[in-house]
Amino acid sequence: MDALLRSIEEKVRPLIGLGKVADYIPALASVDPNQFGIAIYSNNGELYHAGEAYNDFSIQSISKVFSLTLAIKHYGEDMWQRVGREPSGNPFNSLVQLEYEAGVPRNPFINAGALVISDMNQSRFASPHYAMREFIRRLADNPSLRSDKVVADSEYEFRSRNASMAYLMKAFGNFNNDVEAVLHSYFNNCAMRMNCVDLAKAFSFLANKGFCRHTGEQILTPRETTQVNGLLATSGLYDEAGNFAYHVGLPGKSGVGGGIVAIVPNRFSVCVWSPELNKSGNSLAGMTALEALSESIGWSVFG
Ligand SMILES: NC(=O)CC[C@H](N)C(=O)O
Repeated sequence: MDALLRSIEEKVRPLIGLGKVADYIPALASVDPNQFGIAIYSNNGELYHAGEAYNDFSIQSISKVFSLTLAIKHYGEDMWQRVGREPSGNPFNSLVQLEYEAGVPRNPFINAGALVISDMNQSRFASPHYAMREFIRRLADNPSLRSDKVVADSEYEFRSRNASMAYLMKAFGNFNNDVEAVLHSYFNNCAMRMNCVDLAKAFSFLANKGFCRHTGEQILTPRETTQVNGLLATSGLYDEAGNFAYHVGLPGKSGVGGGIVAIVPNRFSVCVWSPELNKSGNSLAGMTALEALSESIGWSVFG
């Protein structure tokens, strides 16, 4: 496995230079683009990695999976009154469907959907970001994880688009808390810094029928776990979910920090990271790395 990961690293490093680091969040634009990491964490607790797998990066939209998990644990089926389960076919920060569809976002992974989920978590926790941070630290087995204040502040300063979505949903009656407070929680969650190893471990419960082996906790039921994986397979990569299904064939979640996590159900979780993005806001080298991985071992949830 180590040799395979090294060969994938060699294959994708030459792609660095062909994408573009996210710059709509100014604090992210200063990241060194010349980095690639990959880590695999198996259901037996084996860890494999290559490249800069221990370099921390901004997890961004990958945090939406942690928020969704916390919301499912508390709200169960009721939450689906407020957010859909269909792919959007639009960029992650698009506003167009929201008005046509009466303020109910298509799915929990586009920004509008994640903001509704953050609103749910805001109603439930006195300190929503700290509850989330605690949850992520446990899942990753790393008590030192924290949010990058510079990134969170930069996101808040340039919040117009996310704020527009949240206020539009409030106008439709699908937002209960103070918009600015929810935006702070949401940006702090997105600004969590983690590395490939942390993320592969933190997502391992989704490969293991909801069970997290290092905490000994059942995070989600087996049924809820397959449901989350289903949503990740259909919407985790936004308007590139179809392309990801075609090339990689696994449930996955990307973030504009350049990380992508993918799940091989009943076997392992994998995280790749390289900061330069393609047009859909997904890591360019990361996509190719996951394709090479699934191809060389012949893994896909589609048979
Ligand atoms: N796709 C992403 O990673 C986007 C997350 C980012 N924090 C935003 O709200 O725009």
